[in-house]
Amino acid sequence: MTPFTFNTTPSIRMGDGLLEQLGDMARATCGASVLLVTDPGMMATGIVDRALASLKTAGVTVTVFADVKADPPEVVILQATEAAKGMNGVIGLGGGSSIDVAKLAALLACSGETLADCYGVGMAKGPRLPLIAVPTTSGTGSEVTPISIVTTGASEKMGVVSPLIIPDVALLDPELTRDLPAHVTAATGIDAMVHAIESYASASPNNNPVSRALAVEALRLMGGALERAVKEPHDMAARGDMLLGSLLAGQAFANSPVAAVHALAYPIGGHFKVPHGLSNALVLPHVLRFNAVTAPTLYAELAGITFPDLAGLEGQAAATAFADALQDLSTRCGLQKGLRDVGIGQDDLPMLARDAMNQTRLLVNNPRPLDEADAQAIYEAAW
Ligand SMILES: NC(=O)c1ccc[n+]([C@@H]2O[C@H](COP(=O)([O-])OP(=O)(O)OC[C@H]3O[C@@H](n4cnc5c(N)ncnc54)[C@H](O)[C@@H]3O)[C@@H](O)[C@H]2O)c1
Ligand SMILES: [Fe+2]
Repeated sequence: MTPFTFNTTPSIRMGDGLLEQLGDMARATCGASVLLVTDPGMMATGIVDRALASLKTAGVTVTVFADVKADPPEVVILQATEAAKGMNGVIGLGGGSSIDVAKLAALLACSGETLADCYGVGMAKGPRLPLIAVPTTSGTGSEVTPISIVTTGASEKMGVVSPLIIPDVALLDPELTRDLPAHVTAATGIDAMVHAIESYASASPNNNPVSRALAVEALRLMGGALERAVKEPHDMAARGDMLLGSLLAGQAFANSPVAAVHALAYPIGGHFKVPHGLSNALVLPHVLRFNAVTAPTLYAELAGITFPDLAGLEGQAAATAFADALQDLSTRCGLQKGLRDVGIGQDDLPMLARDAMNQTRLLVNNPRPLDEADAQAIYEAAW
C-alpha cells in the first residue's frame, strides 16, 4: 500500500443545540479566559449572544473580536492577534472567515511569529493557544483543516498551511445554520461539494483511501441535501446533512488537497469580491470538463453517488453529465451563471488567468496539467 498521512481535529462533537455546551468545552479546552472571534453579520444573528451566555454560565471570561471581514485581509489577523494576547484560548464562531482568523490569532499570539513567517506549507513553528472552531456555514470545513486563507495586498490570496492550526475541538450544531440566507447556503454548499470532488480526484501524492471514503460520503449527503437546504431552510435533516457533509469534505481535502477549481476561483474572489463559494461555482463545471479528458473514471465514480439519476452512466458520458448536473444544481440554487453576471469583463480574463498561475500550491494537485492559456480558455467558457 502507498504510505499516507491523515490528520484531523482530535475532538469532533455534533448535535442539535450543542452550542449550549460551548462554555463547558471552552473551560475544559482553553481555561478561564477566551477570545471569541466572529464577524458583524454573526453579531446580528443572536448566535453570538447564545455563545456568550453559555460561556458566562461556565465561568469563562470572554473578549469578543467581531471585526472579521469576509476573505480576511492581513490587518484583521493582526488586530485579532493583539486581542488574543494574554488569553487562555481562542474560539472561532462563524463561517470560514471567522474560523480562519481565529486559527491565526491563536498561533501568532502565542508563538510570536509574524504572518509573513507562516505563509506556505509547513512554515509555522508554534506553539499556539488552545483553539475551538464552531462553524455556522456548511462550507469551508475550516474546523478540521490545517489551512487559513488570508487576502494580502489588494487582492491576492495566500495560505498558511500547517497541522499546527488544526483546531483542538470542532463543535457542530446544525441549528446554527437554520437561518443562513439562501445565497450563503448555496454558495458555501457548492464550496463544500467542490472540496470533496477535488479531493477525490487530487493528483497529490497524499491522495489516500481515508480521504476518498470521506469525500464519497460527503457527496452522497450533500448531493441530496443542498437544494432542500436552500429551498426549505428549516428542513433540519437537510441542514444536518450539509453540515456533516462539509465536515467530511473538509477532512478529505485537508489530507488530499484541492486543485484547479480553487486555483481559478481565488483570483475571482480577490479582485471582484465574489464570495468564495460562488467563485468556485462559476468555474466548477468548466474545470471539470477540462479535467474530464484525463480523469473521466474518477468523475464517473462520483456522478452516480452525488446524483443517483446518473448511476447508469459510465466513462466520459458520466463525467460530462456530472459537470452538467453540478451546473444545473448551482442554477436551481439561485447562483449566478457566468462571470459576466458578477461584474467581470471579458478583458479582465487574461489578468485572472495570469493570477491563477500563482496558485502553484493548488495547481500541482490538478489531475490534468493546466497552463495560463488553459486557464484563459476556462475563464472564457465560464464568462
Ligand atoms: N480554512 C480553510 O480550510 C478554508 C477552506 C476554504 C475556504 N476558506 C476561506 O473561508 C472564507 C469563506 O468562508 P465562508 O464561505 O464560510 O463565509 P464567511 O465566513 O465569509 O461568511 C459569509 C457571510 O455569512 C454570514 N454568516 C455566517 N454564518 C451565518 C449564519 N449562521 N447565519 C447568518 N449569517 C451567517 C457571515 O456573517 C458573513 O457575512 C474565505 O476567506 C475562504 O478563502 C478557508
Ligand atoms: Fe473552498
